[in-house]
Amino acid sequence: MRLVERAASACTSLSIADAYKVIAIILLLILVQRAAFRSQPNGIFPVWATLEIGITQYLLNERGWGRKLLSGMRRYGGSLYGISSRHQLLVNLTDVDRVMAQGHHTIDHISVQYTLLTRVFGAAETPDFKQKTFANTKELTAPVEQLFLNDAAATAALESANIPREVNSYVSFSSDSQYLKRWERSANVRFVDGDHLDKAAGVEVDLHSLTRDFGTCIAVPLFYGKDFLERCPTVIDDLWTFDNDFFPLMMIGVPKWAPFKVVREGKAARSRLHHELQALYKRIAQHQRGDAVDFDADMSDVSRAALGRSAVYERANFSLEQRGMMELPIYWGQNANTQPMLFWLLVYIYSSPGILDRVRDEISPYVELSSSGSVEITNMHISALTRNCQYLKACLFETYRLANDPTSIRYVVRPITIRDGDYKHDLKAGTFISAPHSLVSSDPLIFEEPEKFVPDRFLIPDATTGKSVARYGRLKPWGSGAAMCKGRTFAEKEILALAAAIISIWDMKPAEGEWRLPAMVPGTGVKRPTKDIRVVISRRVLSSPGKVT
Ligand code: HEM
Repeated sequence: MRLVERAASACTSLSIADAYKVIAIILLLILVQRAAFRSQPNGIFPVWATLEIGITQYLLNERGWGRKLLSGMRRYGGSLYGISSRHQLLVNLTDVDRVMAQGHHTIDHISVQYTLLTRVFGAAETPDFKQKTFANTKELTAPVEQLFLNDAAATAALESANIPREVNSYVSFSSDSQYLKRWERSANVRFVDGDHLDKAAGVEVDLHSLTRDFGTCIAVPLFYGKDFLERCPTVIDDLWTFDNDFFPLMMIGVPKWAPFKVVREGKAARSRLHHELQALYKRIAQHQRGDAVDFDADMSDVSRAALGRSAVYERANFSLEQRGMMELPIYWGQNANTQPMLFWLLVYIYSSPGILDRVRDEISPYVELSSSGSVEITNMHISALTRNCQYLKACLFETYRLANDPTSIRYVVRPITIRDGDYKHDLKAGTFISAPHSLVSSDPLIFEEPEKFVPDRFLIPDATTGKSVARYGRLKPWGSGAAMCKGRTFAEKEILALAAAIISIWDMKPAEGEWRLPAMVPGTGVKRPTKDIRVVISRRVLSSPGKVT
């Protein structure tokens, strides 16, 4: 009751609707608080803390009574929000990187990974699995870092994907569904003849589905080899069925037996993914041992990252079933944020006045085009493109700011002290801390008119050359500290390279006549559109020989 009284003072001068909202939120927070006091500190991130992050972000973003309400109910002051000693949110804490940078003996991320593995990714909880996960996570992450964090390795991987050839059939213009490209199959493709589109033939598609699956088809073989996608016809659809609705429900603790279609289908998709990843790692292990490989599958292009992970699985005696379960977060992590981010970047570039031409101009030295007939890419310089195209990068940073919702969550293993201006907070072992970084992204004191797409805000003159360079500033799309995203170098290059390739040879118009951007579903990571956008895609045409319009 004390909480209700303290919060009541924040509720004066509210509309009736707001008053009901306040009461609902207070009740939810009380439940959270009760659950917090009941649960034991066991290193498992509590379900109610996920809800607390969501509620806190929502109320702080409202910037009105919500902020007062939370301030009235919280346990500490300064940058710390949270009503229990079990979980505290670090909101716009200046020192957040320093807090997150502490070694894993002080603040740990593996407990959080383990919670997600078992709660969301469906790993069966056994003492053996827990012990192996905690003992081997670092070794299993190292091969991922070697491919996805290393600039040269990430560039080489993307060069091997032959993006110029693949992007040529981003839409294939096939009217026969059996000849559609794999990424077109979920995009609800409709052929539009030239008369309907200023004489240029086009294809009407669901842009989010098309782009998401295009990116996945490019990225997955670079990690797991071409055979994996070819052999497993359901792994892309299953990834999105698992990700879209089922993932957030599992995050907030909906039981997996709940009698909802979305839960049933999500669970079935997750099981098929476990099965396919398990079978893949069986084939990889056979290949590494020099044994006959199931189906005589071609393992020659499986990445060193997957081979490295397989070697750790073998050494640490993970069962095949456990390998399938351990691999799902990596397969998901490689795609679940990257591909929707590519979609949002394209949407902003094509829909915002003046931006498309400026990007096309900037990327043109690095994406060579055929000079006659149907425009095609003849050569692409991925390394130079991703290094030199600062405006394209600034567009991506602005897309991160608007479409990403990253949160870093850690477990306090040893007592820590957080310095926070005039405050000094002592947090005991067993506390979870989380930093919802996107609160900074929408703060008008940091980013003027935060709802607008303004890439130039990230362009800063370099102190020595004077040239504009894209800088993150206060943005933290990859999280913070030692457990920051392990795929960030690859992800950024993949998005820039694919966006540049698509922009170079394809025109895009909204099917409805004008661009209407869908609302975004918030969550943990890149936001999803509430509905897809129908666009008509047509090939860029030459206005005069050698000149691309
Ligand atoms: C635009 C794309 C991506 C975004 C926005 C993104 C964002 C993030 C964020 C916010 C975290 C949590 C960091 C923290 O706790 O502080 C994370 C963790 C992680 N990401 Fe990404 N990510 C992306 C792409 C990728 C890719 C392509 C991979 C490759 C497999 C990847 C692998 C990982 C891994 C392994 C972790 C866990 C790191 C650890 O706990 O040590 N991510 N990512």
